[in-house]
Amino acid sequence: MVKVAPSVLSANFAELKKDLDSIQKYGADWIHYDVMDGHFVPNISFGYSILADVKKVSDLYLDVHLMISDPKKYVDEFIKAGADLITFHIEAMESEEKTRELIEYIHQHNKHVGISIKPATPVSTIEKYLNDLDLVLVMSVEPGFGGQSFQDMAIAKIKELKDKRQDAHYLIEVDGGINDQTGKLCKDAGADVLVAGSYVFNADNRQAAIDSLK
Ligand SMILES: O=C(CO)[C@@H](O)[C@H](O)COP(=O)(O)O
Repeated sequence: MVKVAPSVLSANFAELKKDLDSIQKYGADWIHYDVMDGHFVPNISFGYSILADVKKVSDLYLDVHLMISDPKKYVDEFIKAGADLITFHIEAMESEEKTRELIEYIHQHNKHVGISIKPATPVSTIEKYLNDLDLVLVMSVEPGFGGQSFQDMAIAKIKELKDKRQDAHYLIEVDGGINDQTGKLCKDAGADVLVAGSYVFNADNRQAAIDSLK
């Protein structure tokens, strides 16, 4: 069954524990934690100290999405804060050597590692790393903000990643504009993890929203 990872970007930070408890109670599988630096993306969110607080109050798997220009610089802090999975953007990396070093570094610390691609970045850009990844994150909106509309081109990328998986073990995650309808398209195409921010946190009935994604 598909995993549902609500993005806490859409949570109410004044009531964060309450929001985290509610999504866990209603069957969310992971917490998707969007880190934005105001440089790689035109928005600022939250960093590793809040992640450490989240870790103290939730048992859910912590799926950290780094939308930052220099992921290597801060990766130790996110490892220490309790991330289970660290996903960085291929567009933030300056060379294949540095990308391979970062993948290896995260694995050496017994954390899962993912690479994310923006809407305009083709799957071919990350093909050489696929066998070493635990997850590929397909962005179905331009990273930076919640509440945007799903871009259909993500479907072809999900299918391509599914076709290429063969002996590799990576999960396919999709993020941006996910609701019951777009989520179904992604599941049918082969997505393993659906990230949903506004659809879950702004729902009058969060249980129904999570159920509808599954
Ligand atoms: O990474 C991002 C945005 O950059 C996402 O995780 C959004 O937070 C998803 O929000 P919705 O599109 O589901 O509202």
